[in-house]
Amino acid sequence: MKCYPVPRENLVLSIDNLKDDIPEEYLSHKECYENVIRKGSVLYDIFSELSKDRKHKAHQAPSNAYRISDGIMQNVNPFLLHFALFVPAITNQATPEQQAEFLKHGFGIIGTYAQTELGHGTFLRGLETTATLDLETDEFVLNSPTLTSYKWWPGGLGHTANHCVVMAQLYVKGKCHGPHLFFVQIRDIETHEPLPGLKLGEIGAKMGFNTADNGFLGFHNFRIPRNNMLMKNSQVLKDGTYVESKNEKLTYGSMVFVRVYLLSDMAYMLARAATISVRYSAVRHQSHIKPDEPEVQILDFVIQQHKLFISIATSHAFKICGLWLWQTYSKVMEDIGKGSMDRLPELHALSCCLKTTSTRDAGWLIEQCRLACGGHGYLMSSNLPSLYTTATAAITYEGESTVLLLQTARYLIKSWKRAMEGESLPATVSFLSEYFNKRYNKWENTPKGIVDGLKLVVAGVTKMCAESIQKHVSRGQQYEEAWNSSSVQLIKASEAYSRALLCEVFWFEVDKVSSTLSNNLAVVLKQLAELYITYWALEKRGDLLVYTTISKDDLDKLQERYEELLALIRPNAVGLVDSFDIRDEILCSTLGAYDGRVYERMMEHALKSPLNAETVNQSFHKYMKPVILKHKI
Ligand SMILES: CCCCCCCCCCCCCCCCCCCCC/C=C/C(=O)SCCNC(=O)CCNC(=O)[C@H](O)C(C)(C)COP(=O)(O)OP(=O)(O)OC[C@H]1O[C@@H](n2cnc3c(N)ncnc32)[C@H](O)[C@@H]1OP(=O)(O)O
Ligand SMILES: Cc1cc2nc3c(=O)[nH]c(=O)nc-3n(C[C@H](O)[C@H](O)[C@H](O)COP(=O)(O)OP(=O)(O)OC[C@H]3O[C@@H](n4cnc5c(N)ncnc54)[C@H](O)[C@@H]3O)c2cc1C
Repeated sequence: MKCYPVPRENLVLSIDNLKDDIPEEYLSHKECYENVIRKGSVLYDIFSELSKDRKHKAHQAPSNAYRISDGIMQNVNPFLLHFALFVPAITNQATPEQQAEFLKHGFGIIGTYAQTELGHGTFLRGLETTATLDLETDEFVLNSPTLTSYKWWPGGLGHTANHCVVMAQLYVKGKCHGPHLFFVQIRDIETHEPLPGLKLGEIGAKMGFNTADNGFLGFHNFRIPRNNMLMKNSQVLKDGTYVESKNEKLTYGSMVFVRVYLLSDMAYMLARAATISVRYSAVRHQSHIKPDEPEVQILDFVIQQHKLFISIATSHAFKICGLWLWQTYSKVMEDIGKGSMDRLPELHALSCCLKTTSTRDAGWLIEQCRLACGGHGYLMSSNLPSLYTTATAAITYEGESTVLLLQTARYLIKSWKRAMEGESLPATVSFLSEYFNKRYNKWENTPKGIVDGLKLVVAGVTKMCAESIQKHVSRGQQYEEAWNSSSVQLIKASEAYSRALLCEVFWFEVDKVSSTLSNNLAVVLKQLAELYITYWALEKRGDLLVYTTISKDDLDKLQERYEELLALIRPNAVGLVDSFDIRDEILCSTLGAYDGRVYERMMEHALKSPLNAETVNQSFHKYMKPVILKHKI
């Protein structure tokens, strides 16, 4: 993966015309877009200049550089798809010669990834856009045969991108070879007008992501050179010979990249929400704990700690697991480069369930942070509403959560069958063999004991799914029908697997490095990891009671330990969110600024409302006054 140099925050944040005079929430839909293009173009220019000076580092671990742009934009960057999917798709799926050709203009072109259609997003084999080889002209002819085949949703497609990578059904000599990727120019570089044979536009206002410029694209006999099919994995030769890929699913590789990346991305989204809500909870005084004492910081309410500290811990869990998953991704990509695809199914399964859990958790935890700030959390100026709508979009994009969990369940069932046949399993699912062979321990009230217990839940639910499928088949259902009949439990197995993975990786990665950290830091990180694991043991106590030897007494002790951890973390809570080191200009929050001047910032922001430009709005005289006077008694 090409990574773009991290522009020093000071450099970016010092640029005057990147600041907004009027808060974005007071701009129109069109003004919002024009404003982010203005700012994004400055950022794009910086990235272009920076990238000329430094070598791209391939396979660099995820960083949140591009989230600087979120702070500047205070919303989604319409150029993001260029970096998130367009360039990675070309570098992952095109030959070296094609990469040199398609990317020769560097930042001179702006791309997106056009896969989803009006009629299909999940079922890629059902996509309707066609790319038909014309042998005589050595071209592909792209068509959108139906309204439902129009590309619909790609970010930046409406008015920003001038190129895209298009997923279309490949037709050669009358035969369909399934979805393949094609490099397509869609707008004139000079005039930015849509090229002839294309219908382009944006899809309209959304609950968030409103500056992402999600668009639609229809093809009418649109011609591209044969060489514009990305041909690293499969090829179409000049004579029309189709050379198939060693693994047809390699075409889906770009989605795996973003799914892997999203874990780190959600860590950052949560870090911002936790910073805002914890700092605000330290500033806000409300009500009493002891009747004869002054009003307390709301952060002193244990239930407020219960609402917020899990977000601090989860941000670290996702950051640490995100790096672990990135290392797995990099290793699998390296193996594929050497011709071995053995671990691709495991990577696909891991990325599906971890992407789903991280995006879902980020959504409800950010909402929990908002709610914990009372009415002021509902202000756009708190930035919590925008963080919520941006994070929750990720539950759907890059693979809808239900669908991806079923993909992981497919892998768990296959692994269970292999365990039953005595085959050795990858480390990430080897516990299934131990469970099958009844090699597991009694419950222990320790972090490792909890992790082992959560794994027993996965094994128990997976076994139950396998038996459910078998039961439906024995009653005459086809396997696919039996799969569908068991899907509620299959989802449960994947969710349990994802949670066990997060707890295991978080705890053991922290435990592994703790000896290299200062004692204080090691203690605090371990407290966060133990809080995370204990929180989820208590949340999943029902499953633990069914599938492990945990007792009511063990659970009572866990609850007690959990509350101890809240009290231990309380003195460090503000320091912990300060250590996320997110600058005010990127946090964009009246509630979460470092100086704690919440009320002054709220009033300053309120006065920027256009409505406050005058004491009496014209609508009084135009509309209200006539009615008041008419009905005046
Ligand atoms: C100006 C400055 C700007 C700043 C600069 C920034 C620089 C920084 C750069 C880094 C940026 C990183 C960005 C991260 C943030 C992200 C922001 C993104 C914004 C939004 C973008 C959204 C994009 C999209 O949504 S793209 C569309 C996504 N769509 C999907 O995911 C579709 C989901 N559907 C599927 O994946 C499949 O159809 C599936 C899996 C549901 C079903 O597949 P199927 O063909 O029906 O097959 P099935 O029978 O189920 O499975 C067969 C077989 O194949 C295996 N399989 C399936 N998929 C994969 C896969 N992807 N990889 C590997 N294997 C796969 C499956 O396991 C089965 O195997 P077997 O069991 O062995 O048969
Ligand atoms: C903010 C945002 C940005 C996006 N950006 C892009 C982009 O840049 N490029 C791009 O190509 N796409 C993009 N997308 C589209 C996104 O990838 C799709 O929305 C997503 O893949 C889901 O497809 P769909 O919306 O067609 O839902 P469908 O596939 O129609 O699914 C709808 C619902 O049906 C159910 N369902 C579907 N299939 C199954 C199944 N097999 N088993 C059980 N239940 C099922 C699920 O409940 C699912 O939620 C974006 C979407 C959003 C919201």
